[in-house]
Amino acid sequence: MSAPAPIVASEITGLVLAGGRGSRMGGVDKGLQNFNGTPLALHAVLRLGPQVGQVLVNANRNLAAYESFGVPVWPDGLADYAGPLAGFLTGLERCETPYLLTVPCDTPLFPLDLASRLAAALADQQADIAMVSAPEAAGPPGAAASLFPQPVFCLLRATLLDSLVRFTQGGGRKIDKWTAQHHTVLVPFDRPGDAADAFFNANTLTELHTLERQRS
Ligand SMILES: Nc1nc2c(ncn2[C@@H]2O[C@H](COP(=O)(O)OP(=O)(O)OP(=O)(O)O)[C@@H](O)[C@H]2O)c(=O)[nH]1
Ligand SMILES: [Mg+2]
Repeated sequence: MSAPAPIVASEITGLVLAGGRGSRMGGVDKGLQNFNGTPLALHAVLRLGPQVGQVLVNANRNLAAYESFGVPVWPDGLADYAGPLAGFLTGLERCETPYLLTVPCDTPLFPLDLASRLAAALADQQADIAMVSAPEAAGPPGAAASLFPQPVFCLLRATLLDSLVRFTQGGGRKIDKWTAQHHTVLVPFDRPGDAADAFFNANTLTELHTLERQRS
């Protein structure tokens, strides 16, 4: 059998998920909160840009503020903050390339080789979905950190749109329940040289300021 064709950056649309309620931040629009002086969602746009062919933002409030980043902005079609899977659906509906890469707006240190490593795994395994698996919090020094799936970091084949329409129309809201219906490969991000805090996310303003102090 011939080797699977590699996936190139221009075939991937990057989607920044910024459509949540931000309730643990007191209901603020999380993607517009500053991290070292730049809005979190803009960090994500700038980090994704070089890795993909084009970037979209998914947001449900303050759309003009997101539009000022210079990329297309799409709100959820599903009502009432149905969760990140509603953002996946919006992204797949708007995606004009064969692959969609989702990232949340609240994880400003995600790897610069995120797309290439997920794409290599997806192509190698001929999978439908490649999902990040990474340490969630710093453990004791020297200890091997456990890896956990990071379901909002997913590379998806755009042909999954029909499946996600059916799943969400049936009331499905959990990312892992949907991805379990498809050939999903978990991609570990714990190589030597991988930053241990690359997937730290900020759910509260305290977490955001702590992350900021670590990396200012
Ligand atoms: N499109 C869309 N994205 C969402 C929705 N809910 C959460 N997200 C996004 O999914 C990612 C992970 O969600 P959370 O960390 O729970 O963020 P959040 O829901 O804004 O915050 P909380 O209200 O505190 O849970 C973030 O990037 C959110 O913007 C939603 O209803 N629609
Ligand atoms: Mg939430």
